[in-house]
Amino acid sequence: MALRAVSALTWGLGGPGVGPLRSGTFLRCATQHRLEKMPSSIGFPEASRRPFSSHRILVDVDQSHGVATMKLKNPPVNSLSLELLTEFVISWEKLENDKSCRGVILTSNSPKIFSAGLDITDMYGKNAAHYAEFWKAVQEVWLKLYTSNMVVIAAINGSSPAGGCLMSLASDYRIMADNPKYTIGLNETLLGIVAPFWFKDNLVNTIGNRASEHALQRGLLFPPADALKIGLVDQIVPEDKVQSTALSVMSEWLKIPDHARQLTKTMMRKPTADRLLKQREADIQNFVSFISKDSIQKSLHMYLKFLKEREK
Ligand SMILES: CC/C=C\C/C=C\C/C=C\C=C\CC(=O)SCCNC(=O)CCNC(=O)[C@H](O)C(C)(C)COP(=O)(O)OP(=O)(O)OC[C@H]1O[C@@H](n2cnc3c(N)ncnc32)[C@H](O)[C@@H]1OP(=O)(O)O
Repeated sequence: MALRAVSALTWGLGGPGVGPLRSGTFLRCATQHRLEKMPSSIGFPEASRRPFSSHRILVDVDQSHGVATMKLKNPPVNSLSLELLTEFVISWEKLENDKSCRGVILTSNSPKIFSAGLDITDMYGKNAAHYAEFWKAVQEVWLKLYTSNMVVIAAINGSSPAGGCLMSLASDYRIMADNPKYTIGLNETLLGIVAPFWFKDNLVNTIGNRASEHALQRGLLFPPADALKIGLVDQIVPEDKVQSTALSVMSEWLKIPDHARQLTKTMMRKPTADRLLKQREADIQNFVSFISKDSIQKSLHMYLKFLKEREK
C-alpha cells in the first residue's frame, strides 16, 4: 500500500447547542417530505435556494430538498483559523435551527484543498488566552459536527490533513476526489504534536484500533485509494463527480425517517462525545500547556519553515 507523508516531520439531551434531538423532531418526521429526486449539481432552482455567507463560510440551502452545501473558504489552503472556526459555528447553528434543513454537504471552495487542518499560526507564538480560545473553538466545531441531528456528508474535493481529516471523520459519510495527488490522514506526529484523545477516538471508531495505531504513530497521509481500503473514506469518485455523488448519497440517507436515524446516531456516538464533554476544560488546559512548551513551539516553527521552503 503506497503511503505518503509530508516529509520532515452534547450530547446530554438539552446540552447547549449540541443536543441530539431538536425539539419537534418526531412531529416533523411524521410530515417530512421524502427526497425522490435530487438535482445533479449545486444549480438549485432560484426559488428554492437560500444562500447565506460570511467571510470564510459559504452556505447554500436548497429548501425544497432540505439540503445545505457548506463551503470552507479561507485561501490559500483553507486552514482552520479561529476566525473560520467561529464563523463555522455561527453558520452551523443557523442550519441546525432551520427546520427545513435535514442534511449538510461539507466541502471546500478551493479546487485542490479540502482543508490544510488547524491553522498553525493560531498555535504558534500566541499567548495562553489565545490558545485556550482557539482550542475551545476546535472542540466546538467537532462537537457540532459529530453530534449533529442533520445528515453530514463530507465532499472531500482535495487534500485533507489533520484537522481537515477530523472534520471529515466527524461526518456521517465521506466521499473523496480520486486524485492520487490528494491525501488525507491525521499527520500530527509529523509536526511534533500529538492528536488529542477525541481525534483518536473518532479515528478508532472509523477505521479500527490497529489501523489507527499505525496511522497515528506514523502520521500517515493516505492517497484516496488507500484511504478507501482502510475505511478512512467511504467512496472515491472522479474529481468532477464529488458534489453530484454527495447529493445522490444524501438523497439515500434522507429516505430514512429522521427520528430513527438520529436516535441510532446518538446511540453510536454519544459515549465518544460525552468523553470530551466530561473533561472539556481539562482538555483545553492540556492543550494550552502542551502547545506553550518551548520544544513544541520549536517544532511548529520548523514545520512552518519547512512548508514555506519546500519545493513545490
Ligand atoms: C498530550 C496531548 C495534549 C493535548 C493535545 C495537544 C496538541 C494537539 C494539537 C494540535 C492538533 C493539530 C491538528 C492540525 O490540524 S495541525 C495542522 C496540520 N496541517 C498540515 O500538516 C498541513 C500542512 N500543509 C500542507 O501540507 C500543504 O500546505 C497543503 C497540502 C495543504 C497545500 O499545499 P500547497 O502546495 O497547495 O500550499 P503551500 O504552498 O504548502 O501552502 C500555502 C501557504 O499556506 C501555509 N499553510 C499551509 N498549511 C497551513 C496550516 N495548516 N496553517 C497555517 N498555514 C498553512 C503555507 O505555509 C504557505 O504559506 P506561505 O504562502 O509560504 O506564507
